[in-house]
Amino acid sequence: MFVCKLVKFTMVFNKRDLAKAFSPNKVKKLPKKRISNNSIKPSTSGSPSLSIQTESGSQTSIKVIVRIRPQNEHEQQGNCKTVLKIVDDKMLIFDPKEEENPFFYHGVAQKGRDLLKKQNKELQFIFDKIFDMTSNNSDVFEGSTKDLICNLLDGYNCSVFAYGATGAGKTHTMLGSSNDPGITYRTVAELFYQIEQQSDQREFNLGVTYLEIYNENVQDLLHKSGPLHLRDDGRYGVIVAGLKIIAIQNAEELLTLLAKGNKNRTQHPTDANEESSRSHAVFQVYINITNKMDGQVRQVKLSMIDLAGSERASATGCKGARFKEGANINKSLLALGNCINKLADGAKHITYRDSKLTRLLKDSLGGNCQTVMIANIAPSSFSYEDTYNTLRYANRAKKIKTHIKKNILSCEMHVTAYIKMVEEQKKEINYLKQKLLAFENSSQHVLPQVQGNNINEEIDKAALIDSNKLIELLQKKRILNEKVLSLESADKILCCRIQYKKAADERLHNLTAAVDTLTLEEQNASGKSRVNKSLHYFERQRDSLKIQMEAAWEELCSVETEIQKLYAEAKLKKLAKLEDMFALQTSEIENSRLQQQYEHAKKVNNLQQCEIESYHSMIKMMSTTLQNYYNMMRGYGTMTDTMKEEFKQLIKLLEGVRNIKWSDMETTKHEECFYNLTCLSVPHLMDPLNSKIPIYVLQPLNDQDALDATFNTFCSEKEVFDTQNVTITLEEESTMDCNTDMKVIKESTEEGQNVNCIQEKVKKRVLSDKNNMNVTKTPIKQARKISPKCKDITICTIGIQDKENKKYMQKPHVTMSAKSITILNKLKADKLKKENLDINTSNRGLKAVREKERRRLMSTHPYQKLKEKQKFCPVLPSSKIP
Ligand SMILES: Nc1ncnc2c1ncn2[C@@H]1O[C@H](COP(=O)(O)OP(=O)(O)OP(=O)(O)O)[C@@H](O)[C@H]1O
Repeated sequence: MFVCKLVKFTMVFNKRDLAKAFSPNKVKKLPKKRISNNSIKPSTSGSPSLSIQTESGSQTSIKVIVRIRPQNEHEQQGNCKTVLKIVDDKMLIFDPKEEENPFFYHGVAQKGRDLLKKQNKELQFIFDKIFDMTSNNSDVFEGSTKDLICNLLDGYNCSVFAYGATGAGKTHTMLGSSNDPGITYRTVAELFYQIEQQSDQREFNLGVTYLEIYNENVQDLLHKSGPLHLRDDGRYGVIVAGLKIIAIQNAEELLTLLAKGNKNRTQHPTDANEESSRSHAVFQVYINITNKMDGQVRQVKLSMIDLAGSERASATGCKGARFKEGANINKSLLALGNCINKLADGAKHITYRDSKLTRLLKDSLGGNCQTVMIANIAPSSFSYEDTYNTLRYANRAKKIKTHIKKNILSCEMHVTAYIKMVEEQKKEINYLKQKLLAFENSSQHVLPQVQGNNINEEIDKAALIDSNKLIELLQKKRILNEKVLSLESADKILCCRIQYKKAADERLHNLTAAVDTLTLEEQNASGKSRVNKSLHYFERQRDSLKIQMEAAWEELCSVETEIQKLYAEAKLKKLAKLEDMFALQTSEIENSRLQQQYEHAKKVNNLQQCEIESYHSMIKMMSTTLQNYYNMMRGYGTMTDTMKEEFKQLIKLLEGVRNIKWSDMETTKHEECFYNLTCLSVPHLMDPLNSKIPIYVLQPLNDQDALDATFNTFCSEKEVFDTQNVTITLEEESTMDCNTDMKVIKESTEEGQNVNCIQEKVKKRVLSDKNNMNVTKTPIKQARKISPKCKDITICTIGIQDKENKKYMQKPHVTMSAKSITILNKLKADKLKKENLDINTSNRGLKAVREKERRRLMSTHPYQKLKEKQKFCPVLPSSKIP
């Protein structure tokens, strides 16, 4: 009973549903034409383009290929006629019109046709490629899947499937025989060939799976497993849960697995085919492609599907289990036919879930995949219906469009991946270096043979030893160069830090000295002692660097001497190759030097950026504090004109007004200093024998040191202590007050006082006054610009009377402001007190200055003005500076 029902059920599929799936109203019948061999031209209309677009996110059609198998024995014996006429490699005619034999009646050819004879369909089909009976698997591979490999390795998913009725030659096309391997074998072989070609730039990881759908059950053909389940995955599409991917290294492994899978595949003989495949087989190759240069990863999949053939129970003669198999095969093919029809019509909802086959082929048919369909057909009238259905099926499939895009996983790798990559590249670099060295050595071996006619063997051997030694020495030189430069860089960085620390120390000193309420302990706690500690630490570090540097420099010089000696000898022997090698090594050394220079400049720059940032925050805070003090003083009426002027100057500075810098001015000391700190002694290392050891002499940063340096430059010890010979003169435009002050000093020196002490203090004061320390190179105009109100005076050492010391007469000048002179005056007065001298004379000048200043202050004192107006309105500390 059950079998009967099943028969009925399956018959419905075979006859009606299959016919429905390819119903004539869905396939446009081509207008019948009288077609002859000559009249038919390959038509391009309606023919899908052969070239597959490879741009990411582009649309492409399924490539449809038709393969016609030769007639088998059974067909030949049955004397079946052919129902196919191949026009060219793209066009065929199904059921072509036969040549008419005219019907004669009473010796006259009749016009009407033979009504007893069935009319021919004469359907014209155009496909991407048609392979006739004479084609072998190699031809099919060349015309179908060979082009797919490039696209696959470019990052696109690809699939190829063979469709056709039972016995039409699907398995023959896909798997083939040992004499004529199928396209699966050929595609895989080509894939491995192309992988081999690209292995320099990319890394490939391959894995394969092989499964069959038998009676609507999915089974792993490479491992014994029960029925597997299909799952929908958001990222990978439909996946088979529990299907094992086997990693493979080469084509042989893959073919072994393929053979193993084929053995496990369900095959049974039927009337139509002695080795009929009773299941759909899906062979998939997964490839992970990693670009060695940028680490980009692509994950692609190649699917090769050998479908079971649609069958008519009458043709196959299947009963029982075979019949049930046939019914399931037809059911899944029917679902496939429906999907193809809907996809070709552009329907939105595609019924992939109707069968496991369509679920698995979802990607190949309507997803992100480049697909090739091979429609296998038999030529004889015996398979008339099957061939007709297959051709219509294939014709519909041409219309299916798939959206393809490259499967690029991610360019962003985990940091460990980068580390691994760098390590691998390092290894490769080392390997290549060794290879290069070996090559260079071997070229030296070859050298004696080339010049064997001219130089005797002993000389050759000596030359070879020399060249090896020279290479060794050059490598040593390179290492020493790197060491010297890294020591120099460390030393210069320390110098930078010392300078910044000293500047900080000076700032602290000025500030804590100004706060007279601070005790010595408090001053120390304020950071001064910490700064000093750091300075000592830096100095100790510099000392140790200097020792290392001296040792390295000495070694470098001895290596350089040896190199030059050997190179001169090689030149004499005219060893051209040796010279080339020398040039190569030297350029490498130069490269590494420049690299180090670049790294050092970056470090110094970073350090300077940090310092600038800290200055910014300092200035910001100081301005706030200063603003509060300004408001308070103004409110209490204690603000003097000079202070106001100073505030204005400060605001100008904050506004970004800069001093004029003349184009012909030389770079300032600070710029020079920074330049020296930023640059390493790269040029020195080119010729270390004639260069100084690159130990940096730290330039004095603060004014105290600068003045000391200046004084020490132009004053001999004798001059410093020979107070009789030191005079201080005024420049022509100096103010009256300053003139008086200077006269006092002059007088006191003339009186034979020891001004050494005063001179020292002058030095200190002058340099704490930042505007005034200018060597004679600075134009006077500029000095005025900086300090417009202060008329500068110049201290010159032109008063040296001793004739023997006349050489010291033309010494550079040091200019200082009137304010400095005022303080100098005060210092002088203190000194005089100590020496128990009559200070009345000197105080007279001092008093005059003070009195004048007091009067000026009183006249401009805001409190004074307020008194006049009888009005007082204190300004709140929070208000802004006007
Ligand atoms: N192009 C061809 N040249 C020579 N022989 C062929 C060709 N195609 C098919 N054959 C032969 O025809 C027979 C049936 O072919 P094959 O098994 O490949 O059919 P099939 O479509 O896979 O059938 P099924 O769906 O039942 O598995 C085989 O013996 C095969 O060797």
